[in-house]
Amino acid sequence: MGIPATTYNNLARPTGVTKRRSSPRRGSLKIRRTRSRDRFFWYSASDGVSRLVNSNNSIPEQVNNYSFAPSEFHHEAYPKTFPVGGVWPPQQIDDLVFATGSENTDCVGDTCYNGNICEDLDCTHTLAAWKAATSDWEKHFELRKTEHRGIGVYTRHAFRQGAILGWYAGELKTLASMDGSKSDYLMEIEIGDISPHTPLEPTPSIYIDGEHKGNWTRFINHSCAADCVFRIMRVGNTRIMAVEAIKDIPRGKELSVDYGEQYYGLTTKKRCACGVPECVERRRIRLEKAMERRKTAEKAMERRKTAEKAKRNGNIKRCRRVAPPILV
Ligand SMILES: C[S@@+](CC[C@H](N)C(=O)[O-])C[C@H]1O[C@@H](n2cnc3c(N)ncnc32)[C@H](O)[C@@H]1O
Repeated sequence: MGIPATTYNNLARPTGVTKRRSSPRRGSLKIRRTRSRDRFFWYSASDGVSRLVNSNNSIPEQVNNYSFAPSEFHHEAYPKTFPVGGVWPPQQIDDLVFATGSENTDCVGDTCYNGNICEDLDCTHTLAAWKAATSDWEKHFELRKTEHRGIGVYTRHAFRQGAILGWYAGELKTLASMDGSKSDYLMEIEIGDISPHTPLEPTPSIYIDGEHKGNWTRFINHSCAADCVFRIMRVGNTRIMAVEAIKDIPRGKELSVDYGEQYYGLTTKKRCACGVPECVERRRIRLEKAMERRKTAEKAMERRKTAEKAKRNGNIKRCRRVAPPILV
């Protein structure tokens, strides 16, 4: 469950667009703000304009922050990769996502939408400044309804490869605190020392749940030819999951990341609708066709063998059944 570091692997079933509780009032232009922010979909109002709303006919709130409930961590053991003497259970955000062991992790700096990355471990960049810098996201990106993939994010201008476009915001949760519930908007991020661990010693991680309190990045869809990645970075001392452009991205293009083979793969039940030439679904179709051809060839071979055998057996039988020759 959740999105492991750098990919969207293991995301749960969609809840956002498909499972809405009730329909919005049709023909009304009054889109009220309510406290509920879940379950997003598009609403065509009487003026013909589609607006992003949720089941309460309200505009989903964009929360560009980490939300934190200390009580959710009380039952959790002290993470093995935290340095001795850390604050546990965490009382504030930085007790949990303090960039411990991030000697090699780049800082996004105070600015956004460019490729200026800070490598100074003792820098004074702050999450507050970063949040302020990313709050104008609507100048840079637009949420639009896609044909088969729910809501997507489109660029309002071009970006260069290497630009940091934003960060995955949401509620910080542990696996235990989620109590088995799944959401499509879960992102897993490692905490503590993220240097390589043995498979027997998995790196502790927490989940950023963007479903109810998230920002625009929760709407980035998957593509098998993605132009962005989720990358663990830091803002000063705070660890974040940044969105980085891995290609030059033109204006008007939909942003995408690769959710990973465990989400859209040859063995998964979910079907990708990204439609690019290298899409896993095309590979699946090619493989299925090849398997079909192989099966057909095997069946034909089997039929030939059976026919040959029958012919041989039939010949013998016929010989047996033949009446004795009539001698004249
Ligand atoms: C994190 S959400 C992305 C935002 C989502 N489109 C929405 O409207 O809320 C992930 C969900 O989006 C949809 N999705 C994303 N990429 C897709 C793709 N390539 N093909 C089909 N569905 C996709 C799936 O329903 C997936 O479970």
